[in-house]
Amino acid sequence: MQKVTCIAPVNIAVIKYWGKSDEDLVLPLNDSLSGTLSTDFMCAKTTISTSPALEVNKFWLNGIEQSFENERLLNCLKEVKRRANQTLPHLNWNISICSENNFPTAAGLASSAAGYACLVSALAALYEIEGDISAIARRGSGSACRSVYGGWVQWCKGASPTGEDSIAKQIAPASHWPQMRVLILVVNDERKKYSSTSGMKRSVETSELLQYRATKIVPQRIEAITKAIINKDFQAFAQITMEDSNQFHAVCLDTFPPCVYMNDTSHAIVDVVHAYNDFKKSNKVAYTFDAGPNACLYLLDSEVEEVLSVIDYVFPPVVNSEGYLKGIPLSKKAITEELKAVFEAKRQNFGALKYVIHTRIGDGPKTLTNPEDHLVDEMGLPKKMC
Ligand SMILES: Nc1ncnc2c1ncn2[C@@H]1O[C@H](COP(=O)(O)OP(=O)(O)OP(=O)(O)O)[C@@H](O)[C@H]1O
Ligand SMILES: C[C@@](O)(CCOP(=O)(O)OP(=O)(O)O)CC(=O)O
Repeated sequence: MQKVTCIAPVNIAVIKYWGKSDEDLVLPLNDSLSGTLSTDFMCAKTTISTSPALEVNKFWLNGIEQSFENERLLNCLKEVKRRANQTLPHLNWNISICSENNFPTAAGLASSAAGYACLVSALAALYEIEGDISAIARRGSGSACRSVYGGWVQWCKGASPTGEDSIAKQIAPASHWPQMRVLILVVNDERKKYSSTSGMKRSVETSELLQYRATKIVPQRIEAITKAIINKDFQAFAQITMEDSNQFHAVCLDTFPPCVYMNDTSHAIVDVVHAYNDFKKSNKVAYTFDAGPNACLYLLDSEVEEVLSVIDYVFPPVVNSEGYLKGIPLSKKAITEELKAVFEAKRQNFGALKYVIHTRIGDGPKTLTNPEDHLVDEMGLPKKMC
């Protein structure tokens, strides 16, 4: 039996992908750009095993068996095999895929991005394919193509009808802006009501604003935010990030019937970030929201303790809640009297935030070589099953 295990990161877009020009090939209407988050705290992990003795293909996600008849998964498998050396002895053996996310799945926290980047990385290692694999990961989930690289990554929409040039490229490595930090404010970690896939399909069908955004707004924004990242200009980076998140959710509301992803707590977070930046007289923190109520805050390490003191004050955690602050350890700082006065009227009920993940920009997928890391046993069955 041959086994390969990989881990892959989540990415959070600062210029959002929303809308396809081709559903099957997963071709986007516009370029997008994201930061890849460290795998130290959030990642997908996938083991693929193969043996001539496996009678059927199998797929487990988070310990639960899934149907293998999943078009996106089959497209990824077909593409990897097409690029493999056709004389590989194990090319036609059945496979067992076992994957786990160490963060909530399908809750708007980019699990499909990490999941498909991980699947394709493991398949590429198993079938020894070389070169760019982002176009293959894209067939699993569009945003997954950006998780194939670390640091700051642009997904270029491409021009070819075959999708061969719709690929991701790294614009700067994680080491380029080491001060950058990310706070994920988890408002709700349950499965979301409607997927990004169906939401964006409806936007393409009904939103005129989406067409305007894709053709008239995004190209300049990609250029401007790339410049801001290269120059480590947080002021401009934050401005564009917030504007793009707001425009993406405006498109969601312009969709008919509308896709409502943000909730009252999300809007309260937006309000707190603007009040903080106003108080500081410059952009010190930027929010961005994907297809769910959870916020992702980009900020520099010098601001983290103070911003967290404000977050804790406005959204008080349930007392003694264990594991509330996950990720990079922090010594909590009490809010200053001056900030208390600014935020007193904005205070929310206890428990509006479930937990916070403190993380940073990180590298792309990795292959793990320690046999202990494999998620399956000698029979190709998950070591952990639900
Ligand atoms: N580790 C994984 N391996 C393979 N597939 C996965 C994995 N994790 C998630 N997926 C697939 O992605 C689906 C969830 O995608 P969905 O877009 O609904 O949520 P999300 O990625 O968490 O949110 P968003 O893309 O809006 O940030 C799962 O139902 C599953 O099909
Ligand atoms: C809001 C987003 O997170 C949308 C992600 O959409 P998906 O990549 O999950 O959609 P599919 O290609 O249909 O699988 C924005 C982004 O990540 O750019």
